[in-house]
Amino acid sequence: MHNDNTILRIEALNAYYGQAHVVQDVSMELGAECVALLGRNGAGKTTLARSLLGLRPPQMTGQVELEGTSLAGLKPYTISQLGVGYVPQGRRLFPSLTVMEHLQVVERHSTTGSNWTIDQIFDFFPSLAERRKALGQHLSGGELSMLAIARALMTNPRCLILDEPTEGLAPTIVERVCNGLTNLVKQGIPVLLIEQNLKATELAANRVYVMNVGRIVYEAPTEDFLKDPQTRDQYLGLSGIQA
Ligand SMILES: Nc1ncnc2c1ncn2[C@@H]1O[C@H](COP(=O)(O)OP(=O)(O)OP(=O)(O)O)[C@@H](O)[C@H]1O
Repeated sequence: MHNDNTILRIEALNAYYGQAHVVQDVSMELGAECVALLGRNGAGKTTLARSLLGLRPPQMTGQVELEGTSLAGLKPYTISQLGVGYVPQGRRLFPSLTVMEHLQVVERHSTTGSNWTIDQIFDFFPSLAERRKALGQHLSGGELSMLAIARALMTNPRCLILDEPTEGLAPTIVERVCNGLTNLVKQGIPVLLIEQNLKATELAANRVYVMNVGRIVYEAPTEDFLKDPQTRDQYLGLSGIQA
């Protein structure tokens, strides 16, 4: 499928840990939208994300392009500079830095310059503004998630890949994070959302891919996926995904 609005294109991607063929012939496209990548634990979602980002990639074949520029073989730093933003699973923030300090560190290290000022970040996430002096260790799960997204935005991404940003969050907070993602898409930053949370998928994603044992086995608009309990049961299972 060729789509002129494609920002991130993945073609025939394979990734291996030694003999284990963990990502198998995956092709995906991300346009001006939020796309969810769903799948059971161990399906290969994180490995796929890490492969896109050049993060200690296992052996890899295939093509990844950001707006027509090939990312294959480039170092994570270069891929990030070219505009692929990443929010890893677990959020990876510093317990002893304040919200403000987290943002200032990224601002100082930015070589590309950011379209986002810290004030704009605070406008975008008002709840972070209220907590600007709070230490990482005192933030709630939702605040940590928003701060992790905010840090990624400060690197000026052309698109954003998030690995389970709603993990462990209460439903009202999931809603708030998803509203943030929807607003990002409106501002022209497409989102690839790796998820286990069905509610987040319903709230944020325009389209859904399902990964099973390394392969993409299903692709559909979110509204069709939500009407398809058979796919949900077959590939995600009742225990494999949060309703
Ligand atoms: N460093 C590694 N070395 C060897 N095998 C690994 C390594 N990391 C992951 N794997 C294996 O690769 C497979 C895919 O793991 P991956 O973490 O990509 O799945 P996932 O879909 O992201 O699952 P989760 O939601 O639990 O993070 C699993 O079978 C896992 O055991």
